[in-house]
Amino acid sequence: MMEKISKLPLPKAFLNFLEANGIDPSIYSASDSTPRYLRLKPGSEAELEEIEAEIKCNLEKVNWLPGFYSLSPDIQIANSKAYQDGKIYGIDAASGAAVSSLKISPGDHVLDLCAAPGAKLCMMLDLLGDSGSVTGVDVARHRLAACRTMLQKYSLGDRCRLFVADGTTFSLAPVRLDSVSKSWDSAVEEKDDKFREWTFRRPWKERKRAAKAREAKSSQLIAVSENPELIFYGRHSGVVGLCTNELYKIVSDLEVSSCGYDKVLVDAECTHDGSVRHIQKFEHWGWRTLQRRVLDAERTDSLTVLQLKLLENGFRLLKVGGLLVYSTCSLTVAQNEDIVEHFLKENASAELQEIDEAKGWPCKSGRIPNTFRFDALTSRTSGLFVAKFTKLAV
Ligand SMILES: C[S@@+](CC[C@H](N)C(=O)[O-])C[C@H]1O[C@@H](n2cnc3c(N)ncnc32)[C@H](O)[C@@H]1O
Repeated sequence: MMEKISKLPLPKAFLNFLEANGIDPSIYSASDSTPRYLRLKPGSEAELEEIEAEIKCNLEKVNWLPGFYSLSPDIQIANSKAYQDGKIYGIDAASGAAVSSLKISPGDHVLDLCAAPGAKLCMMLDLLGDSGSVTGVDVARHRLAACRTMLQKYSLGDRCRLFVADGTTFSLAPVRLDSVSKSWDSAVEEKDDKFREWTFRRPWKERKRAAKAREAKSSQLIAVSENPELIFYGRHSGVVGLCTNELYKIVSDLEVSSCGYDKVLVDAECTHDGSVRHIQKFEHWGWRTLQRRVLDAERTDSLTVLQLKLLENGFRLLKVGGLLVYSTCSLTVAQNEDIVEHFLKENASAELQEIDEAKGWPCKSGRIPNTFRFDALTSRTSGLFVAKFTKLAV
């Protein structure tokens, strides 16, 4: 076994972890041959040859995933004009598969409950087109701020709003313009707390409100969940023109069944053990850090609790008939199939869905039928587990 993974000498403790979780260690030998992937922004197809000439590399079409191309892992795209102009962006093909299984179409209201740094969010906005909205939530402010920068760079933020919030308790429904109260126009005109078009130079009142919220959070007076912090909204995200109490209106579980999100992605925090590139970083960070971040049983236990809570809350915010995708970049059963089983047992209105697109995916089936596992050896992608659910009316 050790010979197979000679390119990345893994410590014994990690090998034991892989064995205990039934993960084939040879996937960690595939790092050199795993390509990088990028997604071409829709509408830029005619410029493909020009982009190839600029980055001095052939882009190979990924036949099983529209809009995706693979390239050699040592090619840098960040300095290219195509990248700087937002025509291409890096996103692993397995991540693309997870997003594509949500079948996002124009008009959908989409929730991304663990959104940062935002590659999947960008793809969602690409697919959404000219109607609907995407709400991105993440508990890490600095990561979500990076996500905001990315949206602006790719000019994808028009229909997006970003909240720093705890995804296990986030409770805001999408803004469906048809459901905003009829008295809205006249009432709103008189109020001075309505959201105007986004600008980084926030009006003084808003900055004061945000600073107060941050202060309260850091002093633990208010739980993050009680006061999601809006750090960005696009012109057509539904926020402009709303008053604070309209934006932060909490809807009941009953209301959510009709006015909740059409699509939800729960790309949950995990041990990242399926990402060979991530594991490689521990060569520099030190294997002790790996012990603390990945192998520590207590950390895994608390992560599985978090994952289940994120999945449950994402599902609570899904409307009846909507679709939810749960994914992690861990390959352990505990963070994937066990979570799915536990969740299905506790939620009578949840049904695991077949993923039609998966027929063409180069991946393995998970332990439960209709769940899927990508890994570097089988799929030539980063590791990812994907399961899709719908909400039944009960
Ligand atoms: C796997 S990453 C998400 C990657 C992202 N979907 C993308 O495509 O770029 C998991 C994210 O979950 C966030 N996270 C952790 N705990 C959270 C919580 N309680 N609520 C919301 N986000 C959380 C982390 O900050 C991290 O950004």
